[in-house]
This record gives sequence, C-alpha cells and structure tokens, in this order.
Amino acid sequence: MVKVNVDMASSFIRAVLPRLACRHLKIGNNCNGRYLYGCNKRWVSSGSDLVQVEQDDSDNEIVVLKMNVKPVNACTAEFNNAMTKLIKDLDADEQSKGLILTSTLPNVFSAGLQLTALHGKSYDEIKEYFSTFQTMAHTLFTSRLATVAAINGHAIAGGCVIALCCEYRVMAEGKFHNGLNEVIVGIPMPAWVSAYTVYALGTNTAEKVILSGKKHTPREALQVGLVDQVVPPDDLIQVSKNILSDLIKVGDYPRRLSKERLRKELLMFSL
Ligand SMILES: CCCCCCCCC/C=C/C(=O)SCCNC(=O)CCNC(=O)[C@H](O)C(C)(C)COP(=O)(O)OP(=O)(O)OC[C@H]1O[C@@H](n2cnc3c(N)ncnc32)[C@H](O)[C@@H]1OP(=O)(O)O
Repeated sequence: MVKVNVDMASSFIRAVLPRLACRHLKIGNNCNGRYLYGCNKRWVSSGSDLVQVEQDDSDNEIVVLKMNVKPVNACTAEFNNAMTKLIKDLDADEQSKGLILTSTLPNVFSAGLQLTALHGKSYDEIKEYFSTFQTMAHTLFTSRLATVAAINGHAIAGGCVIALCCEYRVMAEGKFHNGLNEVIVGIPMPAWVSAYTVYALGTNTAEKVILSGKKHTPREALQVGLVDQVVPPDDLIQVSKNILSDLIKVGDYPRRLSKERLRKELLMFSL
C-alpha cells in the first residue's frame, strides 16, 4: 500500500477539511447506488461490483473498465481498492495490452474523492482513505498497459487526476467540466498530484490549472492539455479504441520499458 505523506496537512485534515467538505456538498446518504458488473468473454475479478469490465475485441487485448459508483462515481475506498486490484490483475495478465477507462454514468466521468467520506472521520480513517485513492492512482499511472481515458462527462478533481494517470485522454463534447478544483474545495494540492499534472501539462500550464482551480469546458480542457482530443459523445469509445489500437501496435517490451523509464522519475513523489 502506498503511504500518503500527510505530515504537512495533518492538522488541516483534522480541523478544516471535513468542515469544508460538508459545506461544499449536501451531506447525505448519496452513494448508495446499485452496481452492475459484466464481461463479454472472460472475467477479471475486482473482488467487488463497483467497476464493469468488458473485453470485447477479438484478441482480448483491450479491456474497457467502466466506473460504476452511482450517482457521480465518487471514489469510495471500496471503489479505489477494486480499481487497484483490477489494474494489478490486468497488469499480470499477459494477454491484456490496453485499457480504456470510462464511466457507466451518462454525464459524469468521476466527481473525485468521496467528500462525504471525510465527514466526522478520525485522522487515521481519513489518512487510510486518502491512501486507497493514491494507491489506485499510482497503480494506474504505472500500469504496463497502454491507457486511454474516455471522459464521457464531468471529470472533477480526483476524477481529473484519474484521467491524468492515463496516457491519452479523449473527452466527449457536452456541457461537462474537467478540472482540478482542489484549491476551491479547500484541499492543498498534494505534491504527487501536482507532479502527475506537471508530467501531463508541463510546469507552467499545470501551475495555472492547479492554482486557479478552474473547471474547464471540453474545448478549454483541450486548449490547456487536460485532454488530447474532443469528440462527439457517440464517437468516444470507438475513437478511444482506435487510439489504443495504435498505441499497442508498438512492440510490447520496448513500449513497456520506455513507459516505466519515463514515469519512474515521478515515483519519488508517490511513495
Ligand atoms: C495531504 C493528503 C491529501 C491527499 C488528498 C488526495 C487528493 C487528491 C486530489 C483529489 C481531490 C478531490 O477529488 S476533492 C473532490 C472534489 N470534487 C468536487 O468538488 C465535485 C463536486 N461535485 C460536482 O461538482 C457535481 O456533483 C458534478 C460531479 C458536476 C455532478 O453534478 P450533478 O448536477 O450531475 O449532480 P449533483 O446533484 O451535484 O450530485 C449528485 C449527488 O452526488 C453528490 N456528490 C457530488 N459530488 C460528490 C463527491 N465528490 N463526493 C460525494 N458525493 C458527491 C451530491 O452531493 C449529490 O448528492 P444528493 O444531494 O444526496 O443527491
């Protein structure tokens, strides 16, 4: 399990964050959705039913993971752990080469951290919860698979982070937002999230995106590099599959090793 560096933020978390989270959202029993689970050809078990798994290409090389935590794909600890397990299982499965990450929900990719999980919790509980999110993000970021985020709705804060962990991001046109609003919510941006953002956007743009806390339209997200492509919603999955097919055409070993070498520089921020 990746450990979260919470030293600098410990008093903040204890004293302020739960209050801010409460103020930001109506606290209620709002993450009690029903979960679906399906797979066309073979099962890759997450040990839970929070993520739909589809392997629908003829070679079983491409896997589609659909986040499925109603109503907004808030990243519960159970979801984070399920995602981590799934990605690790796929990494260990030599047949799998590429991963598309999307959502079952029509308008939301992910709303990020489950803010309600922070309310009324002890410091240790909050720390443990954060570490499940960081472990999931770290596992996705360092996966040997080629990864494409098919962003079919809002991708806010941690939802945007999940997309940034992927190699390529395609977003559907629509009245959606994509951004890192942590500073607005009241969360000082953790160094590892900043590092992932810098990796994807470059330092100067990452600083603007993080410090503004701005939520971008798909077109604005494209301009700042939060996404690589914006497409009509109906084309999202097919475009993502086409991109992934190109990515995995490259020899598996050189690709895998190059990705590892490129991304390992950032691990110092993550561990
Ligand atoms: C140092 C160590 C540090 C380590 C810390 C590591 C941090 C890593 C960085 C990550 C930080 C974060 O993710 S912080 C999370 C920030 N996330 C957000 O600010 C997103 C807030 N949500 C939204 O903006 C919107 O809900 C949005 C996603 C666009 C969907 O809008 P909609 O109109 O479709 O839906 P809504 O009506 O708003 O929401 C539907 C219900 O879902 C709930 N809901 C919405 N977002 C939720 C959320 N994130 N968590 C829980 N519940 C949420 C609402 O309260 C509603 O509940 P009911 O009223 O009961 O129905």
